[in-house]
Amino acid sequence: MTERIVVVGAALLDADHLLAARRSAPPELAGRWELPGGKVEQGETPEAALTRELREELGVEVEVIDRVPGEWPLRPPYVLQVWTAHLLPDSPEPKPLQDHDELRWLSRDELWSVPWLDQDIPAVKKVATRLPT
Ligand SMILES: Nc1nc2c([nH]c(=O)n2[C@H]2C[C@H](O)[C@@H](COP(=O)(O)OP(=O)(O)OP(=O)(O)O)O2)c(=O)[nH]1
Repeated sequence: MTERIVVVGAALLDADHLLAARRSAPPELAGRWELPGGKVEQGETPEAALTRELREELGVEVEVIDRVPGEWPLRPPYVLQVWTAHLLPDSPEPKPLQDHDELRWLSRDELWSVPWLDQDIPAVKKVATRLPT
């Protein structure tokens, strides 16, 4: 049986921006931008994994809203699934605590101003349709 591990990425949205995160490691991914998140652990729901990863990586508290339809292949055995999320009203602002060295809130017009990881581009295109023009 082929092992398949889901990586959950957050499309963290405010009214008209998406949060992009620049990876600081590993060296082959450093400097490229991604949707913050991480691997779903055994026995964990994707929503719980995303909440945990965003707390660890960004120091935020979020409400996970819904899944962006689709699934994008990463380096085997990983696949990327994306969920939209909002900051809870009493959440701190996101900070690059772990895995990232810069964060940016991007409007739809600014979405392609950062070098996304190649494998994230189809997912970001899908998320773009949820941002106002
Ligand atoms: N979080 C995240 N990881 C991505 C994206 N695109 C992409 O190729 N990846 C890759 C990078 C990593 O090889 C893998 C997820 O690793 P991660 O380092 O974020 O996950 P994690 O926090 O659970 O990692 P770890 O503690 O087990 O090292 O998926 C993306 O948009 N978000």
